[in-house]
Amino acid sequence: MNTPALHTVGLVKVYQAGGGLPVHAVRGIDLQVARGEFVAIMGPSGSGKSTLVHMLGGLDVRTSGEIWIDGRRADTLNESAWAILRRQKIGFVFQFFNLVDNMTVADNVELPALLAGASPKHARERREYLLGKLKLTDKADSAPGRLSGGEQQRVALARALANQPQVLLADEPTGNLDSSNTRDVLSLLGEVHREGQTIVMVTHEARVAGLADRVVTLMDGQIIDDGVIAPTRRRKTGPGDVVELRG
Ligand SMILES: Nc1ncnc2c1ncn2[C@@H]1O[C@H](COP(=O)(O)OP(=O)(O)OP(=O)(O)O)[C@@H](O)[C@H]1O
Repeated sequence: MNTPALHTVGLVKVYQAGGGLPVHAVRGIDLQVARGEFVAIMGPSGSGKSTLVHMLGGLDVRTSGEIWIDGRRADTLNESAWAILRRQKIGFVFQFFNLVDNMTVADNVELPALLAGASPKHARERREYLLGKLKLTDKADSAPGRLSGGEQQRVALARALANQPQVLLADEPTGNLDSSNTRDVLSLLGEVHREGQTIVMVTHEARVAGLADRVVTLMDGQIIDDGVIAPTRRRKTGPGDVVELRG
């Protein structure tokens, strides 16, 4: 039997903010993501998309339900065990990049691979490949704080992919990017996906979701639609390999 890259059973998140009414952000989500699958998470603002992916990465603690990563129960782990699991199996791209500013771009990208046990040679080659794909080679020796927001976002993507994680979790990875940067990011996501990378990506844009194998739509913290995109509904638009829904 093929173990899914990740799955959840009855996942629930209730925020209880300062004496106010509880917010039921995620209400019982059963989600299974196969190895190598690219799943886009869509839905209106406030539907629970970010809360869901934060829980999948252990950045937010679930209220109830189960999270399994690569066949291993994760929701019961303590913080340090989550940190190890993340280092070994999960890559993140979120809107707040959390790059380390007293390290160069190159070191920011190499570090996760080194921490995950890659040889220095492999970590360097992977970094060169990723920075090259994202047109950041000439920024390798810069401090992240000297880069534009879009450049920092691309460095964050390179860092998330550095250790070839079991699962890449991305929350609006193209949210702040102009069209040219978006094309580079989508092109790289398409490429690593073709090489077998599992991706779970929150996005508002149908054009971005069009890259995925499957679109899961949330509404009020629940899955209201879960559909595989037929290959005929995908279209190549050019050398960037950006794929769009036809409408
Ligand atoms: N830390 C928090 N404390 C209290 N409520 C929260 C917290 N984080 C999120 N929420 C609430 O949980 C619900 C789901 O929020 P979430 O950010 O997951 O939605 P989203 O679908 O990602 O929205 P968007 O597309 O606007 O980013 C919203 O009602 C939100 O206000």
